[in-house]
Amino acid sequence: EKNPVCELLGIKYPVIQGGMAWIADARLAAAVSNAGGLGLIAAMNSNGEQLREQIIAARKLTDKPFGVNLMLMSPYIDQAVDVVCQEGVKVVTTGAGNPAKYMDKLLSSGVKVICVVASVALAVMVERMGASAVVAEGCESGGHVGETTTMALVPQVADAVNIPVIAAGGIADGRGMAAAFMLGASAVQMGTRFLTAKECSVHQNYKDKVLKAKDRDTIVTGKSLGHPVRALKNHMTREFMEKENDSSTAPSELEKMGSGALRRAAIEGDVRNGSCMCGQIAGLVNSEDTCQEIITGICNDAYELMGINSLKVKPA
Ligand SMILES: O=C(O)COc1ccc(-c2c[nH]c(CNC(=O)Nc3ncc(Sc4ccccn4)s3)n2)cc1
Repeated sequence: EKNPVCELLGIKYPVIQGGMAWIADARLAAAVSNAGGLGLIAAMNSNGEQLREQIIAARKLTDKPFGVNLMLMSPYIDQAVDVVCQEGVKVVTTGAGNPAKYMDKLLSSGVKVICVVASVALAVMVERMGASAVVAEGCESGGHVGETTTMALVPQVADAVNIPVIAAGGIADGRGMAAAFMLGASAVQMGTRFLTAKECSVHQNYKDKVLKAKDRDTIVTGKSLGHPVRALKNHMTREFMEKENDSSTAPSELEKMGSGALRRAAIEGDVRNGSCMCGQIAGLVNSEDTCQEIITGICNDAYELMGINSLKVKPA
C-alpha cells in the first residue's frame, strides 16, 4: 500500500523532522533525509544569505529530498521566501501563522507547501489555498502551540480535508506513530525526539535537560502575548510566569524577556535564563540516537503494532 506522504515528498519513511528554530540546521536535516525521512532546515533564525548557505550545505550532505521550515513570525520571512524560490527548494513547511500572503509566490515557483495548523479552520483554509498536506500539531508539542491536543485535533482535521494529514505533538515512538495513523494521519512530524539526535547541533546542556525531563517538566508561557510557547520549566519560565501574572507588567517587557531566549539556550547553552522549548513527550526521550536509529526504530515498532509493510525497515 502506497503512503501518500511518501509519494508526495519522494521519501522512504513517513517521518518528518520538525523545523525547530535555532536548532534545525543543514546537518540535522541532511541526516534525517539520508535516513529516509524528510529533513527540514529552520529558516527562522537566518536572514536570506544565511539560509542560502544552509540550503547549499544540505545539498553537499545529501542527495535526498529535504525542505525548509518558514516560521511566519520571523523578521526575515520575506527574504526566506525569496531564497527558497530562487534555490529551487522542493518543499516548505510553514508555522506560527497564516501563510496566505506567501502561497501564490511559493506555489507559482513550483514549491510544495505543507502548512502546520493548530485548528480545523486553518486546515480547511490552507487546503483551499493549495497546500499539498497539513501538519496537525497538537498543544503537546514544543515551542509555539495552539490549544487543541493531538488526540482531538488530528481526527477532526482528517475529517475536514482531502489532502494528507501529518500528526505532530507528543509523538516519539512506534506507539505514537501507530496512534496517529489510527486517528487518520499518514505520517508523523517529530521535534523533541530529533532534538536529542546525535546529529543535532543544539547545545549539550539543552540536550541533557531534555534527556532528564519527566512528563510534567514543561510549561506554556506567553498566552497573554498571543503566542503561547511550550518549554522546559526553569528559572526563566518561573520569572516569566510571575511577571505575566503581575498585571502591572507591560507586554513589551515580556516580549523583551522572550526574544533571544531560545538562542541563549540552543546556542549558548544557558538553560537557566534561556528558553528550552520542548514537547511534553520529553519524558519518553531518554537516549541520544542517530537519525537512522530514530527512524528505523519508530517505523519498525509501528510496523509491529500495525503490520503495515511499507513501515518495515531493515535494522540500520
Ligand atoms: O489562524 C491564524 O492566523 C494562524 O494561527 C496559527 C496558530 C498557531 C499555529 C501553529 C501552532 N504550531 C505551529 C508550528 N509550530 C511552531 O511554529 N513552533 C515554533 N516554536 C518556536 C518558534 S519561534 C517563536 C515563535 C513565537 C514566539 C517565540 N518564538 S515557532 N504553528 C499556526 C497558525
